[in-house]
Amino acid sequence: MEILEQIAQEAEQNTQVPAYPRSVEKVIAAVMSSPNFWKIVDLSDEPLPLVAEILKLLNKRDLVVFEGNQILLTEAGAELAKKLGIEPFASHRCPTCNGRGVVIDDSLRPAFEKFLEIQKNRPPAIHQYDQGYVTPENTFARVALADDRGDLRGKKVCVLGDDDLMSIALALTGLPARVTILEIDERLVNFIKEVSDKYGLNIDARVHDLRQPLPEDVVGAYDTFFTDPPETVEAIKAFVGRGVATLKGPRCAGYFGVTRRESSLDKWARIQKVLLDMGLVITDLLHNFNEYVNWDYYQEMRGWQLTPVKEPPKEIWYKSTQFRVETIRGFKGFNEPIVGDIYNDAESSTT
Ligand SMILES: NCCCCN(CCCN)CCCN
Repeated sequence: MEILEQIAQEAEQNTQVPAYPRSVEKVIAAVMSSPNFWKIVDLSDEPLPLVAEILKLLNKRDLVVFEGNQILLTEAGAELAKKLGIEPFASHRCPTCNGRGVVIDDSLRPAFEKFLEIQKNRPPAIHQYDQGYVTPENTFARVALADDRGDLRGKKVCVLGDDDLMSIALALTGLPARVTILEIDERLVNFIKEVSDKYGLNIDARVHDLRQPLPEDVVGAYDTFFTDPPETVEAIKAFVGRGVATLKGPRCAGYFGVTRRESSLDKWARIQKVLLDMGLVITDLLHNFNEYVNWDYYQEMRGWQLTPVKEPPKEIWYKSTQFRVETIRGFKGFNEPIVGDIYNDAESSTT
């Protein structure tokens, strides 16, 4: 059997993560592009547990070697790549918008500058809630995207989970008529309330565990929602399903991130089916739109145990695709209690 297929099968057996010859091919191309484990995960766009396992299997076959913290192809590895026509990655990403399709232009800049100041005192991301916030510029790019699609001006907006401080960014622009945030972490709710009082932002901030049904007055009352769920199908139901339950009716919008770092394409297929079954249409999918600041609990996360070399992440490696969805006739949200673990599955690695 062809070696890529062989390695893919063995990797899938050892990790329970769906693996394909292309998964192995992309890891080899990533090693040809960078010796850094986190960059290799970023470029591979495969779940971290699978990338770590493929690297170990390539090492066992003497195709890759671990020299200190570097991951390098061996002579045999380079020969195999040549034989199979595998080449390093090439990028043509737009340097102006960083592939997001929107920019923080003059109309948003004053609010953005204020946000940059305010977020300096934000509570640090904690492991308990799988937190990991995106860069301040990224938070504002999400605002720009939603305004570009006509989803903010004069609208009622609900944010479900807000370590990204979307509620503050949205309120600083003055564009939405109302901003409500539901967040389990009291540190964040208190911080957002303090900022809201200090800057007169009138943010409706509430402590709420999204595994519980929404507060009555939030159901069916909003035009647009934002959320950034943990990467299990259950969490998508809990966060996105609840977000849909906040919407007033058809043709309302929702925004959330789905990553490749903790989700295989097989899981993406399940997630997208859940979305369609809720009566949503996926109107936008912006690859690597979201870039997450490295969190300091990385040594506690499962992924750290799996890495073949122990070097702390420096550059941003964890990214996600920004989804925009819109409701059509017959849509239905999810507002039942959620029991069980919404943070972990075979592919998750930063929980
Ligand atoms: N555990 C660290 C990374 C978590 C990222 N997740 C939550 C992000 C909250 N801002 C999920 C990202 C994609 N859904």
